[in-house]
Amino acid sequence: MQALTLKGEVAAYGEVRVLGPLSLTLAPGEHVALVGKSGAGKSTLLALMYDRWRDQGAALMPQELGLVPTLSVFHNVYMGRLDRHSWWRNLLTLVRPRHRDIAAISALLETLGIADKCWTLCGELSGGQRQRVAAARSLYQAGRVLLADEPVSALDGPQAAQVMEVLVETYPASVLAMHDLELALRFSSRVVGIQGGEIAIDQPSHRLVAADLMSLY
Ligand SMILES: Nc1ncnc2c1ncn2[C@@H]1O[C@H](COP(=O)(O)OP(=O)(O)OP(=O)(O)O)[C@@H](O)[C@H]1O
Repeated sequence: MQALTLKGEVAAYGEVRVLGPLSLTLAPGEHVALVGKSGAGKSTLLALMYDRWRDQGAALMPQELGLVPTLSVFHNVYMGRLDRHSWWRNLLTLVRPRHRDIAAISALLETLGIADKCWTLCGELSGGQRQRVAAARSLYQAGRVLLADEPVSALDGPQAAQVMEVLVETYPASVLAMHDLELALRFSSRVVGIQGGEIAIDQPSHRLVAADLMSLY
């Protein structure tokens, strides 16, 4: 993977600028934790990254997850690769999924601890289960860099750590917006702290402890 860059980028809602100007380079193999208080601009920055990097293999796991409640877990995860198949194959999968796809998706669900939910409708899942389905869809998409907005916020401690581990081990690079600072430091190689729409901290994770990030809040 080549480095991905943002240069002098700004983002505004109407007339109000909420981000930037901001420059940032994501090197191959880097796993960035994006931290900062609510409203600092993390989601806006992730959306900007996705807009600029989607053609270079970026996958987005948004805060609101974007699952279809009336479709099964299997079909929601399958959607991670919709654009790689022909329309007729996608249509056929809706009615009669292929064994190979079922096996691949079941294996992913297994690593995330929800294998038993493969054929449950997403609308019938708990918040934490839905979040793991969205994680499975991002993993199935298998992009070059994962951009995720609070990917484990609905999970308890051990589950959150398990999902974080799978995400950063599977994706070659990532930028994950996180509120849990201990988890952020544990599963990242670099921390970018956002304050008032600007980068206030940019450090390797091993040089930081959670207390160093409190100035952002
Ligand atoms: N659709 C919108 N219209 C207008 N302003 C918005 C919109 N979305 C976000 N903002 C503003 O942009 C700023 C940055 O919001 P953003 O959602 O990026 O913050 P965040 O750091 O992701 O917050 P959180 O941790 O609560 O998700 C905030 O001041 C917010 O009020």
